[in-house]
Amino acid sequence: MTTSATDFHVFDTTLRDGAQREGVSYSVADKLAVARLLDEIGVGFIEGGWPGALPKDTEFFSRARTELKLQHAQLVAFGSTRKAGVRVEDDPQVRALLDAGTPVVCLVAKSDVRHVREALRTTLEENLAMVADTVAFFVGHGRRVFLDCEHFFDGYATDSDYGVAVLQAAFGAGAEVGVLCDTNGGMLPSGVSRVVTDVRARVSGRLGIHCQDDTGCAVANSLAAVEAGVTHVQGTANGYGERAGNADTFALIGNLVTKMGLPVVPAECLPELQRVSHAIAELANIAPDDHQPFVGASAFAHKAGLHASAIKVSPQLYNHLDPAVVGNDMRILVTEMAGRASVELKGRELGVDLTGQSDAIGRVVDRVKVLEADGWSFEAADASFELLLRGQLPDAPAPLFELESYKTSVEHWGNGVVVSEATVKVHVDGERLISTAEGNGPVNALDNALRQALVNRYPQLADVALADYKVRILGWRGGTSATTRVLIDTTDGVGEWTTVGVHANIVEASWHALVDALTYAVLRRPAAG
Ligand SMILES: CC(=O)SCCNC(=O)CCNC(=O)[C@H](O)C(C)(C)COP(=O)(O)OP(=O)(O)OC[C@H]1O[C@@H](n2cnc3c(N)ncnc32)[C@H](O)[C@@H]1OP(=O)(O)O
Ligand SMILES: CC(=O)C(=O)O
Repeated sequence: MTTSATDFHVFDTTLRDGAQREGVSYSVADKLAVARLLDEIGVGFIEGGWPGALPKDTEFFSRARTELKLQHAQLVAFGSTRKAGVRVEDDPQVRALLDAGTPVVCLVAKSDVRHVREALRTTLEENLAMVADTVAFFVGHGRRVFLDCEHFFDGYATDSDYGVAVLQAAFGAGAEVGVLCDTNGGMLPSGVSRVVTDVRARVSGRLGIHCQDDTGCAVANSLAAVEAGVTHVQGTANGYGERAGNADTFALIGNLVTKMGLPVVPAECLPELQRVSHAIAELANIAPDDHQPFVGASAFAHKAGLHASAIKVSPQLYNHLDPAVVGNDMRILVTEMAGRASVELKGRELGVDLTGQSDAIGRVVDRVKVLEADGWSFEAADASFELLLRGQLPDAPAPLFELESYKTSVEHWGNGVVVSEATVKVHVDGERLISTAEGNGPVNALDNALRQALVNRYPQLADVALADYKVRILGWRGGTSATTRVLIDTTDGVGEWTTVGVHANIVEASWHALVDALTYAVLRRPAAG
């Protein structure tokens, strides 16, 4: 099959079906931003919503006329076929859809006899007339028309002739695509393949696929449909959608281009997939799924030592794809599952020269295994790992200071005010430094006191601030005895890094993470300025 981006449709419905996901509510400005992002990955069509049904969507299409300059995609407005027993030109929903002024409309129609009879409560003939009238109306107004055949697969099992009749009515009236929808998302790839093949033999006209993800097979079902001959595929960013969601547009594009050899988006758009996926997650206010295929932060992260040892020879041995193709990166995780190769590759990733350091590498592997058994975790704390690694090398960085003592307190005043104070006593180059500071909590007070003590000697610490603080209680061993793991994110305004500390005492765990955070800050910028 020779196909180009122009004769295969990638149709994204993040802004319509994706917005049907529980918990998602875009503002109009968000919708415009999502549309711009989707355009950057080169999809052919962006379904923006249902004008006339949702005031926000009506406003979106109105503002889109002046505010949206799409490079690749055509904007699509969604709506249903006319109401039963109503003239198409008198149906206010149809009028609102026309008024949206988009070049393409996507109509949803019933294609399952049970839905026609029980949900629409009309006759099979009237539903066919609703399809034909509504398609013809929009074609007559110069629109390209796609028809979503709701519940097509379930309906096909009951009465396949009726599904075919709906498609024929649509194509006969000028529809460009008949989209077979697995609305309840209950299909498996073999069933999709069988139905698409059957329909292709009975109907001439471009077929599309729209899969919900209720069996976890939406992407696989969509790809099976493509293999069986559909040339229009619908998906949503990150698989957002009604109930369990839809086929993930990023996985669809990744698979269609890199596995099936179909150049469905312009080549220069492919490396934008990861950035766009994460940017849309931000706009949807949903944490990105680290384990999402192709675009997740962990999609090319390798933890097992055996994997790393093969990757050292060739990254292809344990990657299904060069991550850069979709804008992602390979990462090596050093944990209790690491071997020597993991440490070597991580060193390379961090820019630490480990040539001839076989013994040091062995010591690092052993140390990580022992520490992780005690509750430490380095996979999310690259900065602490780098300090541990460099600490084993001949040119190990000297500690910033020698600790004499620290103490911290929390005071709850009668008026309800809570104040923390910390005092640190440290020695730097033979000088004894004592510093006291307040903070909004004991860790903040310790951070303030320690930086105050060190800043004259290490002026670069003036730019450093704690950005995030996470605590996890590990393995309660009864009573109040538990291990506490603290992760601290720190920034100097240029970069951000994460450090870890573990102890039964939360303040001591925080102190370890804090000292690593400041030590790493100085390592990053050895000289001030
Ligand atoms: C499979 C899908 O996900 S399709 C997309 C579904 N998306 C949405 O429903 C989100 C937006 N929906 C809405 O805002 C509202 O449901 C509206 C504005 C569309 C309709 O609201 P209401 O007029 O209050 O009707 P209600 O939602 O209760 O019922 C839907 C009506 O559309 C009819 N209908 C359903 N599908 C179709 C169709 N394909 N063609 C024509 N009429 C249809 C139903 O029979 C029902 O008609 P009735 O009011 O005469 O009983
Ligand atoms: C149209 C649509 O969203 C569906 O049938 O699932």
